[in-house]
Amino acid sequence: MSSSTGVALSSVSKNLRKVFLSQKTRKMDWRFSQLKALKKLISENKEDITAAVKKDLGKHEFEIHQTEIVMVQAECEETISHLESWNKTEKVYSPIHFKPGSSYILKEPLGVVLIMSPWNYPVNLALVPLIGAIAGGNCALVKLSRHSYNVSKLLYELLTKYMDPECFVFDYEGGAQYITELLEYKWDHIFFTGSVKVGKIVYAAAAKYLTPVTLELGGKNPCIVDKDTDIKFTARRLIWGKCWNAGQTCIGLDYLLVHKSILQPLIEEFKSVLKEFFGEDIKKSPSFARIISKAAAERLASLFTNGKVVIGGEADIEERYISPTVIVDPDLDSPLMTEEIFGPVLPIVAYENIDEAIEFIQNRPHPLTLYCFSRDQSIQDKVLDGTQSGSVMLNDCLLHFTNPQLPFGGIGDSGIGAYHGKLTFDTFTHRRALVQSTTKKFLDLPLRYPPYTPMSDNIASKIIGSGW
Ligand SMILES: NC(=O)C1=CN([C@@H]2O[C@H](COP(=O)(O)OP(=O)(O)OC[C@H]3O[C@@H](n4cnc5c(N)ncnc54)[C@H](OP(=O)(O)O)[C@@H]3O)[C@@H](O)[C@H]2O)C=CC1
Ligand SMILES: CCCCCC(=O)O
Repeated sequence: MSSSTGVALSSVSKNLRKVFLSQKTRKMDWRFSQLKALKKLISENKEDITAAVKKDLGKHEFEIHQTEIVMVQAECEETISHLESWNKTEKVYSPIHFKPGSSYILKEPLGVVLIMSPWNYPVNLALVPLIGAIAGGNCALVKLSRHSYNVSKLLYELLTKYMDPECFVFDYEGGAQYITELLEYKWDHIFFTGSVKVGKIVYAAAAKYLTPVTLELGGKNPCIVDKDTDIKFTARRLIWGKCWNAGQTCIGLDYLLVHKSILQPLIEEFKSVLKEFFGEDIKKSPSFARIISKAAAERLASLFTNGKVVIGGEADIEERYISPTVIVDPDLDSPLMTEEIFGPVLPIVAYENIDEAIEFIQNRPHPLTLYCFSRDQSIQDKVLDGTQSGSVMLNDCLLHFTNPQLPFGGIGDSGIGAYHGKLTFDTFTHRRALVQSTTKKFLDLPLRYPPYTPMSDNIASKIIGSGW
């Protein structure tokens, strides 16, 4: 099986390793040249990138610019401005038995890495990990999702044109079979963004070579809506969060746990917010995206029967349109409540007291993100203390993704590792301990060598144990 480069994978892997061993990618000049090339790629092709995302996902330019252009440029600029300091060798304290030797932490490339990206934010989720791979001084093979075909084909053409062809290989056509073959090779890190199901396949394959992985996975993100909340304020944020990219967001809110006393008022408020955001006919609104494929649209439409539809429930499979749909009394054993929804369908489970809601969450896999809308500090504390998630947001949705100071990643089933900002550089860097020992003979203490005596053991214990 050959990649889009038309070269058999076995030689692709060998060529990349050969280039890495030439030490070309270790050089800071090379890293900066590639980061600047990536920055140029985006700034010179904004319109084409926007048009391609629009073709694949039908979303508004506003959404495209924020997540696929602005955020990637920001990550690139942040890396360029901080790379020298991030990559700087750190001198650390050396205990007395090292003196006058010294101890350091070197920042070193991992080698040849594999990046696999999904279709829902096809530019951001491919290029941000690539920024980290470059910053760390690595060669990389980047497998772009074939489902976001227009974006992936364009990115393949642009990356092939702008980036160093010796150090990178890009593919946009391969599917499951191609990835299966990719996973047969040894990589020095695998950065996978995708479903839990495929994440487990990647993890199992990585174990063969003990390859470190970053698994940016998905899952069912709960959102608690407590009775102590401003219903209008909360409804706007929930509908915004659920409808962004038509719900095709791994940190998107998957289902609501709503205090029963506010269930009806909240549903009524949802109706007026949907009209405010998208007008009378949502399907005609340029602000509401389309589903990535007809198959995905059919899967989402099949969820309508998993409970009582109180808002929406419309589908136009040919147009890949699924209306924002709210479902109450969902069947807890149905796909709606057991599989990641990844679309604009919002089931609501009503609860009477917060402990019920917390237990509901505790009985399910750890989510990538957890949301809680409440103005009651004691409720917030109970939720934070009683649950585990990759990240948690109180009284808002999604925006934690836009802060490069925050680790972005899962826990348990929702993923392994985290990135953004310096963490993206750290993900693709090995922190290598270096000790430079003295060769001065008079400091070569005899007590460290056999034959050992109780006295040498006693003195050594005092020195090592002192941490001086
Ligand atoms: N944590 C995060 O940052 C994010 C997580 N996600 C998650 O990604 C998923 C949606 O993205 P999607 O691309 O559909 O994810 P998938 O995991 O379904 O697919 C990812 C890649 O794996 C390939 N694949 C599918 N089956 C196999 C297999 N058996 N062996 C090897 N490779 C396989 C797919 O190929 P093919 O193209 O042939 O299907 C695709 O290229 C959601 O679960 C979402 O939560 C999405 C965005 C961000
Ligand atoms: C808001 C942008 C989020 C991108 C990653 C995800 O799919 O959750």
